[in-house]
Amino acid sequence: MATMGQLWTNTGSSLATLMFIYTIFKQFFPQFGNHLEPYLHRLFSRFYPYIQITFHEYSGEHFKRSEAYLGIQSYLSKDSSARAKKLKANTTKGSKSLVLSMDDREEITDDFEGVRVWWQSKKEGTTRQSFSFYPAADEKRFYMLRFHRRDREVIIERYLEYVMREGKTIELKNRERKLYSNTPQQSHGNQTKWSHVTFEHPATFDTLAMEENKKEEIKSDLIKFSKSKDYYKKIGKAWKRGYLLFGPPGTGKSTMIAAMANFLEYDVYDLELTTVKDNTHLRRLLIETSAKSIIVIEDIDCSLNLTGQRKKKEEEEEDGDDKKAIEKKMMKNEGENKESKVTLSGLLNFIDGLWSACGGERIIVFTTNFVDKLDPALIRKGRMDKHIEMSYCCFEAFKVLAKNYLDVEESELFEEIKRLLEVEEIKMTPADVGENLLPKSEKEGAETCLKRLIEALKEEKEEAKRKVEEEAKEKKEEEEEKQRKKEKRAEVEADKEKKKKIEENGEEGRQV
Ligand SMILES: Nc1ncnc2c1ncn2[C@@H]1O[C@H](COP(=O)(O)OP(=O)(O)OP(=O)(O)O)[C@@H](O)[C@H]1O
Ligand SMILES: [Mg+2]
Repeated sequence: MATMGQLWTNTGSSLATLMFIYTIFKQFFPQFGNHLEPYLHRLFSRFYPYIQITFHEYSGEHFKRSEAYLGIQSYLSKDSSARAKKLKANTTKGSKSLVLSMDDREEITDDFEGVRVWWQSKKEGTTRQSFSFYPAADEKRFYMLRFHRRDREVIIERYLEYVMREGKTIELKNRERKLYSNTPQQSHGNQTKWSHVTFEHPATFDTLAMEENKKEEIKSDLIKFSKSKDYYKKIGKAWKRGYLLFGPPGTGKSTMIAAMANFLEYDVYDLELTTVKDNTHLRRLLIETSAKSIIVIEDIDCSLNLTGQRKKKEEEEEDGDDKKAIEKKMMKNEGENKESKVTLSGLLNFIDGLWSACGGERIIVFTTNFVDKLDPALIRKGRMDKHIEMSYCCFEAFKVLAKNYLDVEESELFEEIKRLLEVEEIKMTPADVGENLLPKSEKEGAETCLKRLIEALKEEKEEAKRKVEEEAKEKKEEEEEKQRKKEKRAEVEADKEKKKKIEENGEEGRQV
């Protein structure tokens, strides 16, 4: 027995035939045609209770494929591979894998809130008989959605929005992610524009050497953020979050950014502030970034002189090492820096001015080696919501590296390494630990690498000891020098006093 759906389909096709005959009839007897038309339409809609919507591949805008068509294609790819009998595989621009969709004239059903709909992939077009390997240029593809007219409200108000949203999510998951950087362009008066390459950094939270609970905390913070669109709307905040990563060089700040991008499947915009001309231009770059992205400003302490007056005041108090390192990095940037007129307030506006809300779902990350040198306004909570310290390698972090680099989870040499890191408190960056663990030839086994690390840690200890001694010696010499100067000043003062007294005495003698 025919199902209800089939019955309606048959009725529909009979009516379609009737319409076809009527069209021919109208051509020969136009005077009757105009009178009959309203009646035929009424008859057609009474016996055929289905509504159809078509979604064309090209909607006429500059030969651009329609967003709706692509969204539906992605949405249907989820189920059609399981349900349709004939499939076709496509590579879409910017997509990292094949997109499977149902072939022309295939039909699948979909259920939503207890309502059934029919999707059909169709092709309209060429009657050319010529043989060609390529699809004819005048071929038009479209999807046709059919549903009962009693379900109109559900479909128009909720189902279509659902399809678009799901389609977009699948598209985003399937897309090739990008790493953007702002480079000056000769053709635009040396203004910087985003240019991109495919983002292929392999770092993940699994490969990141860090304490497990710290990693979990960051991961759940990121998940919470990415799912909080409605929450941010409710509390009236732009949907973005700031992270400040700070710590010595080689502790994994840049690696952490790559892991975050891979975890959330976001694009990365690496913003080089020194090549941005002014605040207006900075704002333009911000507007051009897309949602689901991480905007990164590395080494914020030396990107621009954002530390402002605070720096001058504290200049004398800065301890030698930090000062020298900053100066070195500043000097490196000096050449490019001359051009930039980006100010601290411009940057603050970039982070949370009115424009920063456009697009939404963005993470802004600053990295720095010297967190104390930054203006507190720049990193206050609300701007840089989460501060993450990346520090020297602890034993837990070492174990992650040993597993990644050497596939070793247990070894008797671990005890010694644990003692050196935890009891002796030897400071070595994960970058240095990794370098020692990396096999340098085919012959080197895990044990050799672990022993090399132990040696390096011991050397580091000696080095640190020497450094402390040297510093103590320097300090002592400085103190002695200060003392000598003080004594000399006192001597000079005493001499002056003595001379003054003699002169006064001589004066008195003459008067007497
Ligand atoms: N926590 C870590 N986990 C795994 N690998 C790390 C870690 N830290 C450093 N590394 C390794 O060391 C290299 C340098 O690290 P990275 O560039 O992330 O350091 P950084 O903190 O950004 O340094 P800088 O302050 O100089 O920019 C990386 O290529 C990575 O292989
Ligand atoms: Mg870095």
